[in-house]
Amino acid sequence: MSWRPGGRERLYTASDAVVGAERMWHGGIPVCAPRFGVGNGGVPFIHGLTPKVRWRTLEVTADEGRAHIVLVTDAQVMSHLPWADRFPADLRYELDVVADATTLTIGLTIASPSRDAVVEMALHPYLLTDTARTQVTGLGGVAYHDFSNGLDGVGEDPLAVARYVDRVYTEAPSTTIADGSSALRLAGQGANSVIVWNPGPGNDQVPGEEWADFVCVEYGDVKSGALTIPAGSSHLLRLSIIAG
Ligand SMILES: O=P(O)(O)OC[C@H]1O[C@@H](O)[C@H](O)[C@@H](O)[C@@H]1O
Repeated sequence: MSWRPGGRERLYTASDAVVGAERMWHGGIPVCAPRFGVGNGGVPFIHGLTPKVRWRTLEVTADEGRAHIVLVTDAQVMSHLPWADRFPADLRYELDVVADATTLTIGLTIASPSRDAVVEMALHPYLLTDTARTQVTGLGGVAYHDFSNGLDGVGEDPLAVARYVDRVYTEAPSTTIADGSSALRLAGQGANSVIVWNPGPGNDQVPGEEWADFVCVEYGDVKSGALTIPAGSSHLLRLSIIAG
């Protein structure tokens, strides 16, 4: 997966990634639903069921400087996966992606036609940045739990990310990720959590020193921010990333 505003790639893909439908790899923008696993003992897939299935492409349009893609999937497509039976069998998922010269906007809608559905959802961009020089701003004063060390805290501003960090913040303000040579501005809609993740040195998730090349700042509704989608309705989670 690639997004190159101004000719510069902004999404990390691990050098050992085998990219393909139904495979798990590190990079791009995983779409996590209807469960977000970190800290949930027993959840088989940390990012839920949606990354494990093939989505159907409904629309692809590209005119000068702008691309629009709509993808869909549903609970039936994932019914063979462990944990699928814990969610309504008629959940529907739609992903609406718009990219232009400066902005990438991703909307994830979950619709629950017939039952109240308790879900978690998150959009999980792997953003290229020089972590040694990166400052994430905007999360000051926001309560978090850090799964890297089990501690609760209140966000500092700016936040340094050149280390193992796995925080779930309990609010979702706009954030900026800047490393001196590039800046990305992130804003969520329909989000009440931000997750900040970097595996840090010595991890077994990405090769070698690649942890120093990216940070994930994810927007969603996870943990205490899980949602109940009432029967017959839907929830839209939207993430906008603006390159500066
Ligand atoms: O290894 P995965 O499944 O891509 O997950 C990467 C990371 O994704 C983050 O969203 C989680 O908070 C981390 O706990 C997790 O390690």
